[in-house]
Amino acid sequence: MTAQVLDGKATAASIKAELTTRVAALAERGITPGLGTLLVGDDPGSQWYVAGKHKDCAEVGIASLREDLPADATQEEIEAAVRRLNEDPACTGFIVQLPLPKGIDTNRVLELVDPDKDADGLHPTNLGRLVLRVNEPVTSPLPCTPRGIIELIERHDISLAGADVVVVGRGVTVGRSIGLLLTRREVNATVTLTHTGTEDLAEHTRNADVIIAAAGVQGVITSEIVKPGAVVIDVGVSRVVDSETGKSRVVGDVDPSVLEVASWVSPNPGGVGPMTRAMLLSNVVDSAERASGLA
Ligand SMILES: Nc1nc(=O)c2c([nH]1)NC[C@@H]1CN(c3ccc(C(=O)N[C@@H](CCC(=O)O)C(=O)O)cc3)C=[N+]21
Repeated sequence: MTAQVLDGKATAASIKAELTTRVAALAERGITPGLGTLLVGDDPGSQWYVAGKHKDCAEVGIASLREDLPADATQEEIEAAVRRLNEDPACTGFIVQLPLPKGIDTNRVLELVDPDKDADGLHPTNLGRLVLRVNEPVTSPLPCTPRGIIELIERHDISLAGADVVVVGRGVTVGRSIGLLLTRREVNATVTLTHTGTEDLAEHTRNADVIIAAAGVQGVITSEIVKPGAVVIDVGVSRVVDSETGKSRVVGDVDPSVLEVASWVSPNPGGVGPMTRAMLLSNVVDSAERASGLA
C-alpha cells in the first residue's frame, strides 16, 4: 500500500482562489483588506518569509503594509510600531515576525497587538476565546497552522469526528493550540498531547487514527509506530545538509517508511507550510469582513 498525498500546495491554491472572490466583494463596498508585517532585524530567513507573505497578499488582492526596524531597535521602538499598526485603519490584520532579537520581551510585544487584528491567531485573548466558546461559532482569528491542518484534512473528505488524534510536540504555534480546535463540537475529535516527557510515544501513536507530528525531530514517526490506514500530518521542520548535493534542505518529522502503512500523508515541504500561509490570508479577510459588517 502507498499512502495518498494531502497536497497542501493545491489546497492552498483553491483557498486563495476563494479569497480572491471574497476580496473582490469587499472591494465593491470600497473596502481593501490590508496585512501588516513587523520585521525586526535582517535575518535572511525572516526576510524571506515576510516577502512571501506580501507576495501571497498581492495574489489575492490584499494590500501590504510593512514596518521594518533595525536589529538594534529597542523594546519601546518595537512597541511603538505595534501601536501604529493597531491604529492604522488600512491595516485589518498584522503579524510580528518571530523570533524577535535577543533581549526583547516577546510576550509583552505580542500582548500589545489588537486582538481583532491578530492575523496569527495566537494572542492570549484569542486563545482564551477558543477555550470559552467551545460550542459556539468563533468570531475571532484562529491559529494559522492548526486551522490549516484541519482544513487540509477536511478538504480531502476525511472526517475528524470521533477520531483519536495524537499530537506530538507541545510548542505554542501547533501542539499546544491545535487541541483547542480539534475538540470543538464542530470538529469533535479526541486528542492526546504527547511531548518529551511522554514515557511511551509508540504506545500512543500505534492507536491513533490521526498523527500530527510537530516535534521538530527528523524522522521520529516511523512505520513501526503508525497504525495501518492512519492519517499522518508532517508539521516538523528541520534543516539538514543533503549528503549528495551538499545543499541545505527541509526535512520533516515523518520517516518515508510511513508511506507504506498510512492511508494519507502530508508531504513536507508542500503540505502544512502552504496551508499556514493561506490561513494567514483567511484571517485577514475574515477580520476585514467582520469590521465591515459583512460577516
Ligand atoms: N509571527 C509569525 N508567524 C508565523 O506564521 C511564522 C513566524 N512568525 N516565524 C517563522 C514561522 C515559519 N513559518 C512558515 C510558514 C510557511 C512555510 C512554507 O510555506 N514552507 C514551504 C517551503 C519551505 C522551504 O522549502 O523552505 C512548504 O512547506 O512547502 C514555512 C514556514 C511561519 N512562521
